[in-house]
Amino acid sequence: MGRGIAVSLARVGISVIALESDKKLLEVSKQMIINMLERDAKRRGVSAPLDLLKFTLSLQDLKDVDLVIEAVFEDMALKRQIFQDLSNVCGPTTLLSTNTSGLDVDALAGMTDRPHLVAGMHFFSPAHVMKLLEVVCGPRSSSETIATVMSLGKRMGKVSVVVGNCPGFVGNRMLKPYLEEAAFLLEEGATPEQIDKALEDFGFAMGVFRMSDLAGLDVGWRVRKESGLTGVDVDQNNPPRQRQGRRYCPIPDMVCEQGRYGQKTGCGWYKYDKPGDTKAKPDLSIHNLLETYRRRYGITSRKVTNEEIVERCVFTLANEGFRILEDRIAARPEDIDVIYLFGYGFPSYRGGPMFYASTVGLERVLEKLEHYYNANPDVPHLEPSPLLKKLVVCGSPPLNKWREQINLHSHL
Ligand SMILES: CCCCCCCC(=O)CC(=O)SCCNC(=O)CCNC(=O)[C@H](O)C(C)(C)COP(=O)(O)OP(=O)(O)OC[C@H]1O[C@@H](n2cnc3c(N)ncnc32)[C@H](O)[C@@H]1OP(=O)(O)O
Ligand SMILES: NC(=O)C1=CN([C@@H]2O[C@H](COP(=O)(O)OP(=O)(O)OC[C@H]3O[C@@H](n4cnc5c(N)ncnc54)[C@H](O)[C@@H]3O)[C@@H](O)[C@H]2O)C=CC1
Repeated sequence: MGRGIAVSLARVGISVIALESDKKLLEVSKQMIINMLERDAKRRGVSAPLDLLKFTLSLQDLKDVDLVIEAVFEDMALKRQIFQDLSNVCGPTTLLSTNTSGLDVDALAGMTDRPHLVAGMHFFSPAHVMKLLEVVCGPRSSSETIATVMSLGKRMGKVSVVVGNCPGFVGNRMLKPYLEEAAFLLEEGATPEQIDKALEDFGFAMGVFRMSDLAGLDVGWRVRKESGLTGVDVDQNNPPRQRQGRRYCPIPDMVCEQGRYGQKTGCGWYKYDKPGDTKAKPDLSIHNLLETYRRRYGITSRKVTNEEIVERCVFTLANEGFRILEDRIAARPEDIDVIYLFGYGFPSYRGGPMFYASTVGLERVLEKLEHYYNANPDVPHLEPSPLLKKLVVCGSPPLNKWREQINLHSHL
C-alpha cells in the first residue's frame, strides 16, 4: 500500500489508485489515509483532496496509470512476481518503480518488458513527513526515467537524490553497520534508552532504537533472513555470536521472534500504549532479555560512555559513507549528507555524517576507527576505509575536494 506515499501524492494534486491485497487492510489503510489528508488540509486551510483517491484490491485497475510505486513487503520473490504482473497489466509506457529499502532494483527491472522504465523510489518513514526521496538508478534505467522521477519528487516537495543500485543503496547501506554497532553496544552493557539518549543529545531527531521501532523491525529481519544471517538457513556450526566469519549480535532477531515489530505491534525496543502509538516507553522485558542474554553468553556488562556510543555509531556511518563514495554509489559526499539530513533526522547543524567527519578532523576519525577496530577485529565495518586513509595521507582536504581522490567513472 504505501499509505504515506499516497498522501504525499494526493496532497500535491496527483490522483492515486491505492492497491492492497487484503480487504480488511484496505479499509484500515483507507481510513488512515483519509485521516492524514484531513489533518494536513486543516493545517493548510484547504479542503482534503479525497476525490483524487481510489482504493482497490485488483491489480487490473492499474492498467492505465502513468507510474506505479510498488510498496509490498520486503520480500524479493514477492516483488519479482509483482513486477512481472505489473509488466503484463500496465501499458507499455508506464514507469514501474519500487520503494524497496535495499533490494536489487535491476533484478526487478529484469522481470519486466521495459527495464529502461524501472527505477527505485525510496521514501523514508513517516513517508508523508520525511523530505527525502532516494532515486535509485539501475544500470538499465534510462535518463528520461530518472529525470521523470526526479521531477515527480520535486512536485511532491521532496528533496531527491540519485543513487546507485547496491544492497541498501546509500542510506540503508550506511544504516546497516550503524544498527549493528548499536546492537553490539547493547551486548556490552548499554540499554536502548541510554544509546538513544546519547544519539538524541548529539542531535538526532530520534535515537537508533526509537527510529527502528518507527520504521518496523521486521523489515531488517526479512533482509537478514534473506542474507542467511538468521532463520532456518543459518549454519549451526557458527561459533556463538558469529555469522559468516564476523561478529554478529542476534538480539534484534530475538526481539522480532517475540512478535515485537515496533510501533505497529505496540512493542519493539520500547513499549507503546497500543499498536500504532508513537510514544515510546522503556520496557522492562527488554532489559530482562538483555540481562538473560549477557548471562547466557558470559558477558560481563560494563559501563558504556555516551562518548563511545556517539563515536562508534556516527564514525561507523561516515566510514561506510567513504566506501560508498569509493564504490561510486553516491556521486559526492554532499549527497550522502543530504540523505542523512532529510531522511534520517541527522542534526542539521552538524551538516551530515561526512561534513561532521570533516569538522571532527579526518585524522581523528581515522584514529578512533583504528582504535575500535583493533579492539574488535571481527567487525569489518570498523576497519577504516581506504578512501579515509587516502584523504588523511593527502592532508585531509575539504569535502568539496574529496572527489579528486576518487576514480570518477560513475554513471551517476
Ligand atoms: C538495513 C535494514 C533497514 C531497515 C529499515 C528500513 C527503513 C527504510 O528503508 C528507511 C527509513 O525509513 S529509516 C527511518 C527514517 N526516519 C527517521 O529517521 C525519522 C527521524 N525522526 C524525525 O525526523 C522526527 O522525529 C519526526 C519527523 C518523525 C517527528 O518530528 P516531530 O516530533 O517534530 O513531529 P511532529 O510535529 O510531532 O509530527 C509531525 C508528523 O509526524 C508524525 N510523527 C511524529 N512522530 C512519529 C512517530 N514516532 N511515528 C510515526 N509518525 C510520527 C506525526 O503524527 C505528524 O504527522 P501528521 O500529523 O500526519 O503530519
Ligand atoms: N517501513 C519503513 O520505514 C520503510 C519501508 N520501505 C519499504 O516499503 C515496503 C513496504 O514496507 P512496510 O510498509 O514497512 O511494510 P508493511 O508490512 O507495513 O506493508 C506492506 C504492505 O504490502 C501489502 N501487500 C503485501 N502483498 C501485497 C500484494 N501482493 N499486493 C498488494 N499489496 C500487498 C501488505 O498487505 C501491507 O499492507 C518494503 O519494500 C520496505 O522495504 C521503504 C522505506 C521505509
